[in-house]
Amino acid sequence: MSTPIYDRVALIGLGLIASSMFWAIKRAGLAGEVTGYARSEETRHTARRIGLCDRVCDSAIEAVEGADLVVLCVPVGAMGKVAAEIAPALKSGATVSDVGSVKRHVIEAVSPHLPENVHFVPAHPLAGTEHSGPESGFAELFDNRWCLLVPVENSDPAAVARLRQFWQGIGANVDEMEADHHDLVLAVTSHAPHLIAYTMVGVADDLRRVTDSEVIKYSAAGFRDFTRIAASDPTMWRDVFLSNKDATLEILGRFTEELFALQRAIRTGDGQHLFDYFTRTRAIRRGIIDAGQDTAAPDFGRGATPKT
Ligand SMILES: NC(=O)c1ccc[n+]([C@@H]2O[C@H](COP(=O)([O-])OP(=O)(O)OC[C@H]3O[C@@H](n4cnc5c(N)ncnc54)[C@H](O)[C@@H]3O)[C@@H](O)[C@H]2O)c1
Ligand SMILES: O=C(O)C(=O)C[C@]1(C(=O)O)C=C[C@@H](O)C=C1
Repeated sequence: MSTPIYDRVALIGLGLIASSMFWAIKRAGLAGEVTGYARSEETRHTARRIGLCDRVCDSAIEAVEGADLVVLCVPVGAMGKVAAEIAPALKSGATVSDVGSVKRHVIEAVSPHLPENVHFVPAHPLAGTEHSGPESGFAELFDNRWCLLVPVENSDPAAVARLRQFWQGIGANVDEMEADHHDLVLAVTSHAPHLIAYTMVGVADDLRRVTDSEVIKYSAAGFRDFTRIAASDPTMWRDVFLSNKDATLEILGRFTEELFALQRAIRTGDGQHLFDYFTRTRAIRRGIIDAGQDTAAPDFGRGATPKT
């Protein structure tokens, strides 16, 4: 058990990320008290039933009163509205943070509402699952995963250092990144891949009408991985794409060009192009495993060749 880093932490929005944070905070004793607020009565009821948060409040204002750290854990498109709602009740000197998957949009939506006597330190834990809601969280979600802090202009270094310590206590490795750079990197590593998975599963669903359930019956591992990603929360991902428009469209443009080149190689029988391309991409997968970043999939063993 660590000594508490904040006396009181408020979690606004009680879904996968907030509930995982709560269990990790409790595991490490990082806060004296954790309050929570969810918009729907049903979610608040569930939270109370499963012991999620020390105190579940019926308003966001009540939850943030007296909190030293307030973390906005709602979909990216709702961050501005929630910030406006809690602003009048924030304690002087408190840190306000968030866990949104997009950073520039959140900074622009939240900053104008915050009073000058609070510190805003946006953050993004790079860990999740396809599940959502208050019952989907678990303490280990962030273990050995990255959490990116995205300090804004004038972010207080002491507030940033304290939040870093907090996320490390939760189990994450912490780095700092500039907002636009974050949004471009995540467009490559997370946002575009999700859109591609949604599309692939959509295509298979169209096909299923033709082949009558064979796509499900004989779905191979590759397609199953796509279906896991494509089962992710529709509200969350709608907001991600609408708020990281430019970076996502830039990456999808490049993706389309590469796809056309591969399509052409298949049509013209250019096996060398395909072989070289797949050799390059295999090296990237090995790099991720060697860096210890693949915690979800089975490790084939360093240096071992996966079955071909
Ligand atoms: N799921 C992931 O893989 C993942 C990973 C990292 C970061 N994030 C980010 O974390 C945030 C939360 O995602 P999650 O997966 O926990 O979602 P979730 O759907 O599990 O939970 C979201 C919560 O926010 C509440 N909410 C929705 N709209 C609201 C509104 N207008 N006002 C108040 N509350 C509202 C919901 O009722 C729910 O309690 C998002 O910004 C998302 O981009 C998600
Ligand atoms: O593993 C998953 O289910 C995820 O999609 C998690 C994932 C990701 O793309 O890696 C999704 C969105 C986030 O903002 C961070 C993490």
